[in-house]
Parts: sequence; structure tokens; C-alpha cells
Amino acid sequence: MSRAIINLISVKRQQLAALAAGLVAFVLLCLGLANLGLHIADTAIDRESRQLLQPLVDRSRNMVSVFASLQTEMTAAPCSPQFVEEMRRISLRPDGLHEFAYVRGGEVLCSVSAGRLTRPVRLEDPDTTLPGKDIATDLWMDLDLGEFGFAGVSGTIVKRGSFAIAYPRPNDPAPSLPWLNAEWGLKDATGRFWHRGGAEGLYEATAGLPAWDLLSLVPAIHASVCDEEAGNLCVVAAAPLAALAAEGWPFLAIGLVLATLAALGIAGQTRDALARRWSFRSRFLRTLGPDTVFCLYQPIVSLATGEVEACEVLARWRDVDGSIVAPGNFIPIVEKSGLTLEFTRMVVERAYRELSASDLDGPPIYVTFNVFPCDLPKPGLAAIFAPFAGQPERFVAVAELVESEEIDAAAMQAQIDDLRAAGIKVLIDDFGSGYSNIKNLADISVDGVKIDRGFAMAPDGTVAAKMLDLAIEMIETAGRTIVVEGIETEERLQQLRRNHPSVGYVQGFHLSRPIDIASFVRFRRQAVPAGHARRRGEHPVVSLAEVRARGAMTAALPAS
Ligand SMILES: Nc1nc2c(ncn2[C@@H]2O[C@@H]3COP(=O)(O)O[C@H]4[C@@H](O)[C@H](n5cnc6c(=O)[nH]c(N)nc65)O[C@@H]4COP(=O)(O)O[C@H]3[C@H]2O)c(=O)[nH]1
Repeated sequence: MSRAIINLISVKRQQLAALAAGLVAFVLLCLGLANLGLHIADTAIDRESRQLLQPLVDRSRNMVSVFASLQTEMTAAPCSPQFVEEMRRISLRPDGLHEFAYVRGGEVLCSVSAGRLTRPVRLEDPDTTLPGKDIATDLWMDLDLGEFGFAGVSGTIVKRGSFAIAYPRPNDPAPSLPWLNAEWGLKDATGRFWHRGGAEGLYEATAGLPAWDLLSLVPAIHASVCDEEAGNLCVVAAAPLAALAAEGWPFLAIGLVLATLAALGIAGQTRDALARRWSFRSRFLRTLGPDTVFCLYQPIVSLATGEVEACEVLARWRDVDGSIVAPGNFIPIVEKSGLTLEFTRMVVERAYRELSASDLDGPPIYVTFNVFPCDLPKPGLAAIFAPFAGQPERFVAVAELVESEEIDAAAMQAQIDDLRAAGIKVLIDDFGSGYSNIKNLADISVDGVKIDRGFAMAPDGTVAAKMLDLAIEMIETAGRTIVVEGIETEERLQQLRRNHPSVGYVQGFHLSRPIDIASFVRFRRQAVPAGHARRRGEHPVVSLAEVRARGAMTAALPAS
């Protein structure tokens, strides 16, 4: 039996397992919700980044188109009035690019707004150069554009071949998502990022970080989109988790509530499922069978001779963890589940197997079994004891009956007669308790009566102890064999021997607890004085103290 299963039969452990399942479910659900939330945010960030990139890409495409126009549509002599006019015409297109210049030998010679420059403007080395398929593109970033007619304005000059386009720093739109930081710019061939707008430094700060940077001091998710065709224009965006949480707290709260409810549901379901499967009742019913039900034998001793003339067969059940369970725990389940006859058959068969295989010798032994009152009217009851009836020289089967409110005395007598006709002796069990009554004692004909153990176990001088004497007298009057159960002390035994020689048999822990078959065989044999070969009908008289001293006193249980 695995340790996990043994653990699961404890209600406390079942609750702990259910709690653990609930916690795991909660964590998984939270992780799932966080994952979903982060994916939604990620998608929103990506969409927003592309929107931020779009104007930059449009401008870049416009430039490509303007450069193409400048190169193909300009027909006049460079920097002639007609040349400037042709440039102006191109500049009037609604593409946001209006300032063009003609450059030769590193000097701007004319531009749309200034016409032919009286003094050419020398362009220093470009800040960066983007290699192109046919022709490279030089860029000057944040240059003073005063010379180009934009006094006090800084901007960018993009030069391709003999033409340059100048444009002031555009007023690009900020991110529309309040929780999003973004920076956009140009990544040149050397990998350097040229800031063109947004939160300056963000590109540097997030370079090399994972897209979902959840383990840093300031967890955030990042996105970076670039358009290589448009000259490697890029937007990097970052959303700090704290800002995301602040923005999405209603969803977060709803998600947490739902996750908590779902986790509680899962914990409850787990607890119920474990309880259903591993409750005592379901464990018992699931494993009930000849492998788990076994018998103990409690010696019943003749008060007169000290011989072990009978034994009561008492059932035990082995739980899944190997522990031995007393009948008080499972007999009610057997009754409620309607398995009474099956159960009795199982016990009788096992007892017969063990007893018939043992080397019990001497006179036939009375083997008493507890019979469920509800089985009494069932036709199959007598048949269960048939194996014992087949060996009358060794065994006499005895059915111990308790009276029940459902059966009246006349019906009970008829059923008892059926049993007796099948060779089964009948004892009324637990006399003096439950539904047993004095009138039935006189009316019902049985082989004997067992007095409820509560009387013999009662301390001296108590009402119950005094009632033992009365009960014995009553049964004696009715002419039945008397069995006194519950003998726990030598004093009580001696009292019985002294005061009630009419008592036929005694049973109790003082003599022996219920024991396994091997111990019982030993106990019975040792109860016969050494050297006294016993023949049928010969009853050597030994003191009961001697029986006890020789016999096995402890409840030996079969090995699991
Ligand atoms: N304190 C004390 N107890 C003593 C003493 N002498 C005997 N006993 C206990 O009294 C019970 C006697 O069986 P019961 O009255 O038929 O009461 C039985 C019987 O009603 C029922 N039972 C046991 N096995 C079976 C079975 O196979 N079938 C049915 N239907 N019921 C069974 O379970 C009850 C309890 O059985 P056990 O726990 O084995 O308990 C046994 C036995 O161990 C004593 O000196 N002191």
C-alpha cells in the first residue's frame, strides 16, 4: 500500500490534500490569468508601436518618392531660377516635405526656400550613412536649419545623390495608451540608435532585456518593431507592470475573485472526491472480501471443567493501511448495505477453513457465530453453516441471535426451529440488553442464553452486578444453558463458581481475548492437564486460573 494512499485515509490529510489542490489551482489560474492579461497587453503594445511607427515609415516612403521625383523630373540647369521653380513645384505636394536643396561637392548651392545661395553652405561629415542598393543616404541629425529658411529650427537633412531634403523635427504623436512609454528613431548600420522622438533613452534601457521582463526590480513588458525597408526605423515600447496593474485593476480584481471561487470549488470537489473514495465506508465496501475479512476466536470455557468447549468467532476487517478494525465500526455498514448474509457466509467459510485445517482434537467444539437478526427469515441462512454440519464429530455450529423488534416471538421460534432442524444450535445473545425480554425467554425454545457482558463486567455492588444473579436465576428457571460473557476478573469467576454452579460456560478477557486460530488451538490444548489423554465425554476438572495460566492470554492477530 503506497504511503500516499495511507495518508489519504486520514480525514485531516484529505483536507490538506484538498487545500493543496485548491492552492495549486489558484496559482495555476492566477498564472493563466496573468498570462492572458500579459498577452492582451502585449498585443495592445504591439499595435500601438506599429501605429507610432507608421508616420515615420510614411515619411520615409515619401522621401524615397521625392528623391525619385527630384532625380527624374528636374530638367533645368542646377540652381537656375527654373531649377528652383521645378523644385518648388515638387515641394508643393501634400507629403509634408517642402524643403529641398541641391548639393554639390559637399556644399548646398540652392534650396526651395532660399533659392540660389549667395554663399554656399558647407555640409560637414554626415552623422550617419545608410547604405542603399544603388546609392547611399547621408543623414545629419538635429542640425540648425536656419540656412535653409527655417530660422531657429533644428531638423534633419537627408541627402541622396545631389539632392537633400530638410525637415524640422516633426511633432509625432505620443502613445495613446497612458501606461505605455515609447521611443522611436533610426537604427543605423552600426547598430546605433538615433533618437527621433518619445521617451529618450528607452531604447538603451531596454536593449537586451526579454520581452516579458518579469523578474527585474521594475518588471515590465517590452516591444520593439522596426521597418527595415524604410531605413530601419524602430519603435521601442515598455509598459511597467505596476502601471498595467493600475490600469487594469478592475479586471485584476474580477480575475482574482473568479480564481479564488474556482480554487475553492476545486478544493471542495477534491475534498468530496477524496472523502467519497477514501471514507471509511467506501474503503470498507470497496475492499470487503475474503482477503480483508478475517476471524478471531474467543475461547468459551466450561465453568465446571475448565475445558475450552466452545469458541465465539468474531470478525475483523483489515483496512487499506493494514490496521485492524473492530466490528463495531463496520457491522452497521454491512447492515445498511444489505450485505449481511454475504458477510456471515464470508465469516463462516473462513472460520470453517481455518478450524477444519487446524489440528484441534478432543470432543467436538461448539463454534458460535453472530447472526444478523434481519437474516433470520432468509432461507439461505441455514445453508451457510452446512460445512460444519458435515463434520459433526469435530464441530457443532451455533448461531447467536439477538432479539429484534421487527420479529415477533412466534415468527422467531419458527425460524429457530428451521436452524435447529439443520443441525445448528441456537443461543440468544446479549440477554438483558436491547430488545430481549423475559417473556420471550420462557416462550422461545433455544439451546442456550448468553447474558449480556455488561452485567458480568459491572463492578461489585452495583445494580448491574446484582442483576447478573437475577438473570442467571431466570435463565436457570427457564431451563436453558447459561453462558456468562464479559468475565474480566478472577473474583467474578470465583463468585460464579461459588454461587451459580448452574452456569454452563464463561467467556471473557480474564480467560482470553479473541485470538487467532493458531493461538486458539494452543490455548485449547494447554487447557488440558499434561499427561491427561482426553477421551470424548471425559472432562478433567482444572481450575480456571490454571486454564488462564496455561493459555495464551493476549489477542494475537494474524500477520498482515
Ligand atoms: N470489554 C470486554 N469485552 C469482551 C469481553 N469478553 C468478550 N468481549 C467482547 O464482546 C464481544 C462479544 O461479541 P458480541 O456480544 O456478539 O458482540 C459482537 C457482535 O455483535 C458483533 N460481531 C462481531 N463479529 C461479528 C460477525 O461476524 N457477524 C456479526 N453479525 N456480528 C459480529 O460485534 C460485536 C463486538 O465484537 P467484538 O468487538 O469482537 O467484541 C466481542 C468480544 O471481544 C470482556 O471480558 N470484556
